[in-house]
Amino acid sequence: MKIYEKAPAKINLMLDVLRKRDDGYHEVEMIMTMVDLSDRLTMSELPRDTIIISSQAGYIPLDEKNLAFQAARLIKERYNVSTGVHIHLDKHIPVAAGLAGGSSDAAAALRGLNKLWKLGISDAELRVLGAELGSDVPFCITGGTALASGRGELLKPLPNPPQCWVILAKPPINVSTAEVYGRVKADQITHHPSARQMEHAIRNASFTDVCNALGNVLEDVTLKLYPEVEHLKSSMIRLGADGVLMSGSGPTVFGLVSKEAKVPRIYNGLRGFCKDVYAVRLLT
Ligand SMILES: C[C@@](CO)(OP(=O)(O)O)[C@H](O)COP(=O)(O)OP(=O)(O)OC[C@H]1O[C@@H](n2ccc(N)nc2=O)[C@H](O)[C@@H]1O
Ligand SMILES: Nc1ncnc2c1ncn2[C@@H]1O[C@H](COP(=O)(O)OP(=O)(O)O)[C@@H](O)[C@H]1O
Repeated sequence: MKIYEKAPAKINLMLDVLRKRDDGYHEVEMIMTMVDLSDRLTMSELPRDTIIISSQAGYIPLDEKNLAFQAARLIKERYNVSTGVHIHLDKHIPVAAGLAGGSSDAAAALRGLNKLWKLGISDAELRVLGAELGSDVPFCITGGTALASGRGELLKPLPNPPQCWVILAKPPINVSTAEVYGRVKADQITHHPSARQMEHAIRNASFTDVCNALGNVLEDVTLKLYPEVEHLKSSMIRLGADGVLMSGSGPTVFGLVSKEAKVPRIYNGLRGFCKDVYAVRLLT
């Protein structure tokens, strides 16, 4: 038997850091939504008690460092599954980009293995398991649009934002989430983006208000470390995107665009100096 699961990328429409916690994580408030750029997982049962990961991408770990491997190991241990699985990852989401590619693969593996092994685990239980693998995994279990708090695992579902184009551009650098959080000085943040304002904009289905409410305090850290991210932001604004922000800890920058006619100019303008550019829709 084979199970197929899509693992979409996320963007953070707003991200605020409230304080550093005693466990080393940061208390955050983020509004996240999914975009139509996905990895595809194929899961095939193996008679032997083993986990095999393969991928067409040459640049991700295929051993126990892979988050899909960790998801399979966790579910096997917790639910005493003695058969094995081969997980093939057809990667399309750029890696270490701020788009939660690894987290979404882990979430898709948990969803898929629940079906493959007929375990009957509820979504709420899958989210609890997912939190053991990473802060963004619980959101990736259910997807949609949500306000995340705690370290990212406490989720309040929201309606989807008004449909639009999303231009994603990733400069050729890999950003470490741990390093970015490690450099945040939570008590020195002067401008906090407002989750309330973004929630309000989404509930009112106002594209303009969504663009006005975009904000990410991690930009202060990543833009200082990598000026090319600032350059990408200003290029997207100059090319006509309606709202522009860095996603997560970066370095991917996204631009929201309401009019389809504007998309080719922005896409082609960015492709002139950046190889990794995508024009996608919100996953609504
Ligand atoms: C910044 C965000 C925004 O959505 O995403 P990415 O940029 O990674 O996609 C997330 O908060 C990232 O979530 P995730 O990538 O799952 O992080 P984890 O594996 O749990 O943690 C990696 C490291 O980041 C730091 N970390 C993470 C989450 C958090 N709320 N506070 C932290 O300080 C910790 O140092 C941790 O060791
Ligand atoms: N299935 C996976 N896909 C991508 N990266 C993975 C995967 N499993 C583990 N990783 C590792 O996780 C790290 C973060 O990758 P990713 O989840 O793509 O980034 P981000 O947290 O910025 O969204 C990378 O260093 C990568 O080597």
